[in-house]
Amino acid sequence: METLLSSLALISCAVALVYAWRILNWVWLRPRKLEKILRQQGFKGNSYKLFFGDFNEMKTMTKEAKSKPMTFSHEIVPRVSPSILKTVENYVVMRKEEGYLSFKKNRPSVSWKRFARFTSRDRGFCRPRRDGIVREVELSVLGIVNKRMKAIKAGETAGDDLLGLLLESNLKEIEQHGNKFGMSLKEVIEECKLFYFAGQETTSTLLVWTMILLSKHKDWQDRARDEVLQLFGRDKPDYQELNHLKIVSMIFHEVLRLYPPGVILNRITMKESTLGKVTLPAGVQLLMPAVLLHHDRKIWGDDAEEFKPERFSEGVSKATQGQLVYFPFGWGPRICLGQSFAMLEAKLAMAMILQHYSFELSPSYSHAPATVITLQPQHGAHLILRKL
Ligand code: HEM
Repeated sequence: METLLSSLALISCAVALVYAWRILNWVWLRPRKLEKILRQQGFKGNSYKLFFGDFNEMKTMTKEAKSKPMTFSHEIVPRVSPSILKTVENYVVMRKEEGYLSFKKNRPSVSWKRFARFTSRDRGFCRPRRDGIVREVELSVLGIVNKRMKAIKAGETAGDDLLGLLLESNLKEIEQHGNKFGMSLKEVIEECKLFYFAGQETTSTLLVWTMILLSKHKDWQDRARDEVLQLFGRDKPDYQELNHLKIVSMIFHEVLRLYPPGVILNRITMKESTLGKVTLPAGVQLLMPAVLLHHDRKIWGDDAEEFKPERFSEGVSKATQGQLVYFPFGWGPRICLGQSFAMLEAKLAMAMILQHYSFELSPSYSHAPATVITLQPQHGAHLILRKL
């Protein structure tokens, strides 16, 4: 009996030690190891702090930035990404001086091709999970998918919307090639979530900022309306013709530059990876702050903070001089799947609004761009629409 008890005690101690080691490794040893590897390569920044890192400081800065609206200007970075801006100002300059990140003609030394590969999840990167709301959303989508599957199995049509097409093609794939092929229920749910969030929020955000900016820049609103009326008159815009809306396209590009719906793209290295001269161990979170590059005077010139759609008059690559400095739709293999659709949808909506309404900012509008997943006007977009 005594031997049994001491064996049990020994096993319990061993298990407790293993867990203690794991926790120690998770909260302290591993982060410190990552920090050491990054510092050895010239990275600077705050030292690792237990549990929260810089989170509390970031939270305070964001809260402070969001506490009051700003005067109307497009210099939104200090309000939208105060902590990232501070980090870049404090540390990137230093690294540049040390020649670590060499800039040639304002062009980051990392090439397009490398950036594209780097933004690919296929090469071992994935987006950080936001667990909080996942469960609730999944259950809600599961309900919709199950209902539709039931209908399909009962012989009803799948429906001609995206979910119907997805389920129908998936069932065909499984019928033809067996269960190993096709998507699992979990994958179907993930696709639905992705399309909803990726497609809905982003395009509506683009439209909202476009209306705010065209309210402020009435000359561009008039030019856009002239173009729309010339092309379609008062008729319903023709889908094929939407691509001829040049002024509207330029306006959208400029709105997406100044107010990109996704201000920062995230990745986590799942395995050791190289980017330029930098070797990143697994477990490093990378932020690609589109909003900072989009507002950078070194890239766009002294008028970077001005609304000037004419900079896109000869297309995006001319405006960026071939540099990878403008990515409202991401870049590389994971570039937005709905990019063309989004532009078409936004053009259709904008054309119809311009045909029938003129709009201006209400005196109650306060300019307060802030991120709530996407970049939103924090206190709403108070607009006055007048029927034409
Ligand atoms: C103005 C509108 C839009 C903007 C600014 C936008 C922006 C983006 C960005 C920045 C990414 C890449 C995210 C990353 O790399 O982490 C992305 C991915 C994606 N977007 Fe969009 N998006 C828009 C509209 C849409 C629409 C309308 C759809 C669908 C109908 C859509 C579907 C997707 C999908 C499926 C992905 C993931 C692609 C992949 O991971 O392979 N997006 N979008």
